[in-house]
Amino acid sequence: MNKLIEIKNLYKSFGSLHVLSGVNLDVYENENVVVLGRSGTGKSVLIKIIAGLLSPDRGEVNVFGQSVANMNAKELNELRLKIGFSFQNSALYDSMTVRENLEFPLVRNVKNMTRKEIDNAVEEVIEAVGLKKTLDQKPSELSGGQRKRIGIARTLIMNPKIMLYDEPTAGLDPITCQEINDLMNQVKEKYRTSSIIITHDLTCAKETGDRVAILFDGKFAYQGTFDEVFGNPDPRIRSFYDYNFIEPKLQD
Ligand SMILES: Nc1ncnc2c1ncn2[C@@H]1O[C@H](COP(=O)(O)OP(=O)(O)OP(=O)(O)O)[C@@H](O)[C@H]1O
Repeated sequence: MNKLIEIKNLYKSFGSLHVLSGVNLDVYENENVVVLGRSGTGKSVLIKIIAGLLSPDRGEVNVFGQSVANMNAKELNELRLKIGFSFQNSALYDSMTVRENLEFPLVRNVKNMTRKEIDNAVEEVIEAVGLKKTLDQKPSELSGGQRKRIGIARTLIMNPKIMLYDEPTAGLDPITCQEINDLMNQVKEKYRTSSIIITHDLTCAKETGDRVAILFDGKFAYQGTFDEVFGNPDPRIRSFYDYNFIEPKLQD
């Protein structure tokens, strides 16, 4: 299988703060890799390095078979157009309608598209996220879950081959979380994307991750399927799991 992302022995510090200390990770074609780790362990730093938004101190990062460190500004721009970011806050423009938000990446990055082609592209992605009725609304009129879906639709309009989701289910109720998990799985099937999904939500990890990787002390201590990783007796894994799956206490 084709490797879309290959990370070898990656190091990143900020002053005396050692964040990533020997990270290795491969992401293959059409798979979802979930990255878990406590707050501040460097998950967001990792995806920023993959997109060339931050430079590593040491190590190799190859995306689509090309070293990010060796890319010039034009190549980095082209790389970023092939990567869809779904940020925690959805990053929609409040002054624009949903339709205008969706059109924005096309109008800005793709020359010579006709009105009809833009409308068709909007139609396709809004249908993919199931929110056709919201096209003329402003983001402020939508729920958190709807905004998240529109944010994902906006990245899909550029037909990305890689999706980077930063805490896609944070702050959403359990049913909406489930809808977002389903959407991420549908995106993988329909758009044949490879994704890194950063989350603290173990239900999300279990439902969306073909593989799960946990950051401890600046590197991935474990990688594998959800059951493989959480079947490990390492007490750090146990406490991670127990924190997320609190057993209901029965009344006496
Ligand atoms: N540009 C920067 N300059 C200095 N320090 C930074 C910078 N970016 C991140 N850091 C630090 O690196 C560490 C890792 O940050 P990061 O945002 O990757 O954590 P995270 O694992 O994504 O956390 P969370 O789960 O809370 O989102 C933090 O201590 C953060 O303060």
